[in-house]
Amino acid sequence: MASYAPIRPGGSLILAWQTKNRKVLIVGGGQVAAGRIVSVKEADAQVTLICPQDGLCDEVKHRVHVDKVVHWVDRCFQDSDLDENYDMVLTAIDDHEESLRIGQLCRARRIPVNVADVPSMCDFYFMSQHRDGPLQIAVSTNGQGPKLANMIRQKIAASLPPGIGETVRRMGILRGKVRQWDPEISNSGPRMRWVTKLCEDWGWSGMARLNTLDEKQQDEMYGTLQKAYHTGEVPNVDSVLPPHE
Ligand SMILES: C[C@@]1(CC(=O)O)c2cc3[nH]c(cc4nc(cc5[nH]c(cc(n2)[C@H]1CCC(=O)O)[C@@](C)(CC(=O)O)[C@@H]5CCC(=O)O)C(CC(=O)O)=C4CCC(=O)O)c(CCC(=O)O)c3CC(=O)O
Ligand SMILES: NC(=O)C1=CN([C@@H]2O[C@H](COP(=O)(O)OP(=O)(O)OC[C@H]3O[C@@H](n4cnc5c(N)ncnc54)[C@H](O)[C@@H]3O)[C@@H](O)[C@H]2O)C=CC1
Repeated sequence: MASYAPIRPGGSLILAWQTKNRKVLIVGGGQVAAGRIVSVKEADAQVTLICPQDGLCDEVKHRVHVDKVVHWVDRCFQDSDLDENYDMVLTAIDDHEESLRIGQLCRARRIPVNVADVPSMCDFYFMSQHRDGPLQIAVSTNGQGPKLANMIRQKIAASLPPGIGETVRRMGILRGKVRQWDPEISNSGPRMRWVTKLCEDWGWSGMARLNTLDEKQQDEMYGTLQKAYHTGEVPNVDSVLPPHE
């Protein structure tokens, strides 16, 4: 009998939620709300922020008046606010009873909600995140130690080679080329095997050398790789990429 990894219940389902142009409501205007604005705007959501003027911290004022990335409503939360068909609600207020109440209203309407001060009311938690271009690395302690999550994330980020985000971006372009060279939907198997082999043969340091290519060198490389792709081979990294300086 084959043996398979055991299932370990009690974790979170970690996903990369695509929120582009989704409607997100943030209630509150303090430092936690400021962090939420950055998180959801980096994921291209449409944000409405409800908070009375005197509650806005400096960073939130900047996001509202200088960056102009949120639609701000100058008052406290009202139940009818939830009639606007939000895809997600985030509360970050200093009124615990009201937090709980808003959380319950969202639950009743099946709107995914994060209540910053009530973990048991959260449908999802925020994670400590490192971002470098298309690369995102996030750490969760499942509510056990948010500050520790922050420290673990910083340690992981410090261990990454410089330019790794750019390498990820360049690999994305290369994968797009492979799909152009072999567009057949049913050829996913050969495409995946070849890209996997390239990643394994070249390794981190080989792929990192993609960062150094200008447009002309890149086109030359694609030409060589395209020919090789059709034979199923992956050329040695030294034959297609200039050496590391
Ligand atoms: C459950 C969760 C729900 C959620 O908010 O999604 C939650 C809940 C609570 N956090 C509290 C406190 C602090 N939170 C931070 C910081 C962060 N908190 C984040 C996430 C989460 N916080 C979710 C769990 C994530 C996980 O466990 O992995 C991070 C990772 C992401 C983010 O918020 O963006 C971000 C770091 C981001 C970064 O640095 O990158 C700090 C440190 C600081 O501010 O510097 C402190 C003080 C020190 C400490 O307590 O550790 C309290 C008040 C407790 C009290 O009253 O005593 C509650 C409520 C409670 O626990 O009851
Ligand atoms: N999840 C997390 O990572 C963390 C959560 N917290 C918790 O998150 C909450 C917010 O923290 P901070 O931003 O530091 O608080 P804060 O006190 O700086 O800001 C609270 C904001 O809520 C607004 N507010 C209060 N009642 C409102 C209502 N009914 N409608 C709209 N706005 C309302 C206030 O005007 C103010 O802008 C606190 O309960 C805190 O305990 C605190 C630190 C980290």
